[in-house]
Order: sequence, then C-alpha cells, then structure tokens
Amino acid sequence: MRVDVVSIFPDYLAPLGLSLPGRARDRGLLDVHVHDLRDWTRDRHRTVDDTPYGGGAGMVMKPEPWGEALDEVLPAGATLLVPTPSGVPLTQALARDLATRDHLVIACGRYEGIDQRVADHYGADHEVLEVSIGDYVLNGGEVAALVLIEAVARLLPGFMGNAESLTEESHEAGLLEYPGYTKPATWRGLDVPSVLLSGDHAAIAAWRHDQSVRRTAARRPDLAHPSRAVSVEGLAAHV
Ligand SMILES: Nc1nc2cc(Br)ccc2s1
Repeated sequence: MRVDVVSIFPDYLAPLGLSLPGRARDRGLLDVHVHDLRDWTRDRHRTVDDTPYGGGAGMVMKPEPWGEALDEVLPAGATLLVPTPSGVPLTQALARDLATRDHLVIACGRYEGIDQRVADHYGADHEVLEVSIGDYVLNGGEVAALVLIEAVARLLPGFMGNAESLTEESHEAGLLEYPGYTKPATWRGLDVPSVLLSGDHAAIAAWRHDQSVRRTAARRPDLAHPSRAVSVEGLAAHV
C-alpha cells in the first residue's frame, strides 16, 4: 500500500518512520510519502488560508493550493481521506475496508478546515471519505492521519507478526476485548481468574466471551445496537 500525506506541518508525520509503520516500510508493505502543502503555493508568503465566506471566527484553507497539490499527488483510483471532526466515524470495519486499497492520500487540514469544494471536486472522480477519529476537535488533521495510518497499516497482510491476535481485538467482532492477565498468578493480593489457569479451553473461551459481552454492555452500549452501523458504501455519500 502507498500512502501520501499532504500537510503544512510535514514534520508532524515523522513518527511514521518508527515502530510498526517503520517496520512495515522496511518490509515493503507500506510506502509512505509526506508532502508540504506550501510547496504548491504561488505567492511570496506561501499563503494557504483565508477568511471564511459568510463570516465567523477562524480561517479556512484555500482550495487553490490543495487543487495544485492533489492534482499531482492523487492519481486515478486512489482514495482521498480527509480527517475532520465532521466526518464519518473511523471504525475497525472501516479500517479493514481501507486496508484493501492500493493507494490512500490523506489531506491534513488546519484552522477551521479545508474549503469544502476540494472534497467535492475530487469526489467526482475519486473515492473521497471525510473521516472523524472521535468526537473531539484537534488543531489539525496530522494526528488523525497518524491514527488512520496505524489503524489501517496494522491490518495489512504480513504487517503484524501474529495475525491471530487481530481476530481477538476489541471491535473485531463488535465487542470489546476481554481482560488480559499474565504471570505472576498473584500480584499484590490479586489473583488471576482461576478459569484461566484451569487448562479447560472451552471454559476459558466461554469466560472470555462473557467478559467481552459484559464489558461491552457496561462501557459501550452503543455497540450493542449494530443496526446503527453505516455501510462503507453509504459512507461516501455527500450529505
Ligand atoms: N478530530 C479532529 N479534529 C480536527 C481538526 C482539524 Br483543523 C482537522 C482535522 C481534524 S480531525
């Protein structure tokens, strides 16, 4: 998979050279290219933002630099991801779906976001997903890009040493993961649940599923209603 990231703070993406993404790059599973949006500005001040039409606080990112950049960085067939608090939620299902793409391009907004015409323009010929990584507001899309890349890259075949661990993670089956324990069997007076020491694999599996169900009901009742999920096909629809 190739990933291109466009940002006015390209150094923010430096962590992509470390740990898992770094290993994936070394293995040729992930090919990451980071670009500075200001390289596509044409004025001496390298301007990327302006005041919003209709008034209001803050600044909006101008469409021209983004158009020049994406015309060069976003080829036919690539998927454009635009992190934004007003996007569709990033879920494990969406990450799994994005992991099937050959080429992702991530446009990192700043200020009050990117002029909407950029997503609309490229939406005519490309898959464009405006994606939220959570119900909170950051100062820019760079941190969200790191989250997106890690969530997707770790699902690439060959990326994780033990692919089996991927099937038991939180959200993989619409449930939160069961609690984990390791040695010692007793720590500060706290014992590991005895079923885990029993060697009875059927009982262990049943206990773990029960723990996942209980934990999900307690912490994420919203996950208990999959009817509220949105299909990937429905995500790209501009509302
Ligand atoms: N949660 C998020 N906040 C933001 C803010 C900006 Br500005 C750009 C992208 C995102 S994603």
